[in-house]
Amino acid sequence: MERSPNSIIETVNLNFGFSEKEPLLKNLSLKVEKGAIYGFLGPNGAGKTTTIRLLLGLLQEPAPSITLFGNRLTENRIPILSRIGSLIEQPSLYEHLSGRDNLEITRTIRKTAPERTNEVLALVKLTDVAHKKVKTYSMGMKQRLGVALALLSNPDLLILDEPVNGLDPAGIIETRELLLRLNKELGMTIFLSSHLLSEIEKMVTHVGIINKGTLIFQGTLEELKQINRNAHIVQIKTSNNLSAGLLLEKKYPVARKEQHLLEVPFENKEQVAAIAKLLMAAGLDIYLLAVSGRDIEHTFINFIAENNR
Ligand SMILES: Nc1ncnc2c1ncn2[C@@H]1O[C@H](COP(=O)(O)OP(=O)(O)OP(=O)(O)O)[C@@H](O)[C@H]1O
Repeated sequence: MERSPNSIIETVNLNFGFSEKEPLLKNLSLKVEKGAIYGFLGPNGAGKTTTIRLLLGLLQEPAPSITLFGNRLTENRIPILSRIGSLIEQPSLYEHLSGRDNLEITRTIRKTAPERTNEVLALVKLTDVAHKKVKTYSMGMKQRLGVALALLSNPDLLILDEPVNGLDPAGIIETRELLLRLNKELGMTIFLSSHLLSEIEKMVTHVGIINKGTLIFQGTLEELKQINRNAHIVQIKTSNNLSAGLLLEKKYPVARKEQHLLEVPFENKEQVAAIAKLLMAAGLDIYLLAVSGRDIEHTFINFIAENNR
């Protein structure tokens, strides 16, 4: 398969199982382009953490299927991993030490330049509270410190496992703003997992949905939203559904045309009003005009449900 020069993460038919009998990841082909904020979504147990552990070389891929920065992980482990910052679930922090001391410990172990501590503190906006003990930090501040630890090595790619899971709403917003800033200002590519689309919808550019180890959707957030738009339907009953159907299909993609019920997808409330006006102008009595819509979280849940069928 030809590899895109811009792809930062690429897996081609990645398979993995903890036992030979039970495959967990099945032909997983992920593609994350440079500059993307890629949301890796799926219900609990879908295989997100396992995928992330494979990407980070913490689990061994059975056959070489992972390419990072255009190079195979199996053959270029050290140079590749030195370009990645990661955070798996909650950061492990020394609560009785200050934010700065936490960073200093990791910085010393990783042998990065001394000025890096101040730089990452500024990046995550913790400079003013760097001297305070971590146990006094809010959830959002702890998570930002966790991201700061991942940033010490000045990575090109951030891989974060459930970075907003368990955070309060303020913590979610703080983390979101930080990740958006790192992406926009430093051009960092970000791959993050979540089991809730609503928590990451406002920050991701791309989405991959995994269910039972299989990728069931991959595309831009806009593409996912388009599927969602098509999920809005207005149900119609009139005094003459036959003529109503003929009239509507001149302007709309009528999804269902039956004697007793018509269904028309719509994108906004103005279209619903226009449909009602059109029918009334044709002298038809409207007995039912019912709108059924799904929010984007439901589209995601629906994907999973359809895949489970
Ligand atoms: N070391 C292991 N040995 C055996 N099975 C494991 C191991 N780690 C995870 N699993 C199993 O693999 C499946 C997928 O787990 P994984 O953690 O990748 O899912 P996930 O999508 O990240 O979900 P969650 O959000 O619940 O962590 C689960 O059924 C889990 O119990």
